[in-house]
Amino acid sequence: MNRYGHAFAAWRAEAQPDWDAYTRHPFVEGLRDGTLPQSRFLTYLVQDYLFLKNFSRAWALAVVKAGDLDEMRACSATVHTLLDHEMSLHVQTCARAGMGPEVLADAQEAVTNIAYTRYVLEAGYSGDFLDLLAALMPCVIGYGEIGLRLATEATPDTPYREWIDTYAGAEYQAACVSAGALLDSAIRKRLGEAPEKSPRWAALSDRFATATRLEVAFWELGRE
Ligand SMILES: Cc1ncc(C[n+]2csc(CCO)c2C)c(N)n1
Repeated sequence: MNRYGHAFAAWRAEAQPDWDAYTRHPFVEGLRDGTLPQSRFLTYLVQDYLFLKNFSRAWALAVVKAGDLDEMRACSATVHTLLDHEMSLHVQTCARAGMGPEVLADAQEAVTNIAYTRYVLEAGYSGDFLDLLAALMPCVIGYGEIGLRLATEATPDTPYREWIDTYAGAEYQAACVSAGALLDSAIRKRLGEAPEKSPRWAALSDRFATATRLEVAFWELGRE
């Protein structure tokens, strides 16, 4: 168990090499020491804006797939945060770099971006609430872990301090803890107290690992 819960800790351990490739990717290290070129960061931000749009849809699908009101509330709060806070942060950062809303509106989705968001949505369409949550978790909690590490390890003058502070901040960390708790509670309700013994465990862990590999590819899309 870590700060983000039991299932997350178990799946993270099962996906360890991919997890490290995601959270310690050269792109992340470039944010940490400030060597990431601004042009690559902006390419990432525009793609991430498109990503979040589809990711909001995936959390909305989680409202549909949820089993009770508490699960519905948790997922619907995430939809709200994404649409009204997270995405506006991207819009503001792009505007400061001279890219207006028309740049975001006209941007073409990179194929790795399509692969990732459609994989997550498909997990929800063809699977149940747990399939969808397993595909959603690497994204949410991975950034929390990256933010916490970079908050202490980043060079003091990195130009990416605002990005780091967003994900290291108390508000985002609380969202990650809630997401981990939602996952553990959803698993307990459906698979019981020894979920690792469930015949579904391996497939769920595999979904988590696949989404983690898609995060690795996402860092690389500035190089496509
Ligand atoms: C590729 C990519 N992966 C993860 C995140 C982080 N993230 C995705 S959704 C969300 C809010 C809660 O679900 C956060 C912080 C991102 N922005 N882009």
